[in-house]
Amino acid sequence: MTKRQIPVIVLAGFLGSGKTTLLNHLLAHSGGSRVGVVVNDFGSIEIDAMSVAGQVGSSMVSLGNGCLCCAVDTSDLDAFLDRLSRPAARIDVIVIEASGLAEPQELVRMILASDNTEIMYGGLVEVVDAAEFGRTRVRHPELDRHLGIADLVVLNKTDRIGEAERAELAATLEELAPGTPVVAASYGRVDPELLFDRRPREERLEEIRQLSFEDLVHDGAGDDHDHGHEGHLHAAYESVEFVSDEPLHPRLFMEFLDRRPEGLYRIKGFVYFGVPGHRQKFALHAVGDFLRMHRTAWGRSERRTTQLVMIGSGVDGGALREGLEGCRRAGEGAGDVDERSMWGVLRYTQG
Ligand SMILES: Nc1nc2c(ncn2[C@@H]2O[C@H](COP(=O)(O)OP(=O)(O)OP(=O)(O)O)[C@@H](O)[C@H]2O)c(=O)[nH]1
Repeated sequence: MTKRQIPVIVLAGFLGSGKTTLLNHLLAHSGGSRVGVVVNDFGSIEIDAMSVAGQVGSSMVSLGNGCLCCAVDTSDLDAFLDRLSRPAARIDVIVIEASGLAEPQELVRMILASDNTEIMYGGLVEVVDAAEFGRTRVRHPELDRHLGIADLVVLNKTDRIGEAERAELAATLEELAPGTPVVAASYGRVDPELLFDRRPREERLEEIRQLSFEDLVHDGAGDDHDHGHEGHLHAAYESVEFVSDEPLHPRLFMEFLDRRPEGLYRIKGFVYFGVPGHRQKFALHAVGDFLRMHRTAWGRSERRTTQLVMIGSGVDGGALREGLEGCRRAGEGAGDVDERSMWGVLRYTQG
């Protein structure tokens, strides 16, 4: 009897397209399948890992701080895959959530190069933000290339677009990824079987090998790490982190968000305002112009803190951090904080 290898699926897509949302949906609806998860955050605060951790416990591992696609040394990934694929873990499928700035072909290459015989490459799933894709594609033509090597495209956030736009996007995707199945979704609600049972197509693998070869030629042999990744999406981006044990002033914080610079595409994390009646944890997501918060409960022993990761291109990290420092409740000009100061926050809060 041949031994069944565990498929390793790469879940990729630009910043904020909905990868973590989709992953959480898969975990909640995986039926009898046990899913192992590897999460790769771009920033050093592992917000994505925190967002999925509750669902998987020990079958999740997190590789933070920097795109995995640039790892010169893949031993961390190898070690994680070894851990998740050992028979005692009884895992049926492994999903690697790439950072929103990763080069998916590099991740695929890492899996293909792995000498772990328990696993096999299970395909590339690209999540597309239906509301942002048009604009993002203009700034990042590399995304076309990512779609070209996908085995499944999830056109997510279809709740944010109309029928005409949807038809237009479907036509664009067919052009960029001819013959690749495209499933429309909102909040990542796709049938898990679509992902779990997918097999990468041989011609896609050939394209990935080919792309890697072209990358090497383009990058001048690719021997210098910094130089060798110039063409990567994340080369133009930086991430800025902010942590505060002191509650933030809701009005000042909303003013900070209103003034956020154009290049600051993504903000994610948790905010603690500590205002009577609103002492919960406010999960925050900004993607382009879109801003949403939702309240969740703090864990029993969880420290009340604000933790934010901001990812942008051409942004002044020092100024962003300074702006947030000024939102601390004890900060200058913070004044009184009462329920009314929460109004601005509540306009963007669900739940
Ligand atoms: N309206 C709408 N919002 C969505 C949908 N899917 C996800 N979101 C929201 O989009 C934001 C980003 O979602 P995430 O799942 O964190 O995106 P991500 O791709 O993991 O983000 P990065 O890891 O930063 O690249 C969150 O506020 C989600 O609730 C959707 O289908 N419709």
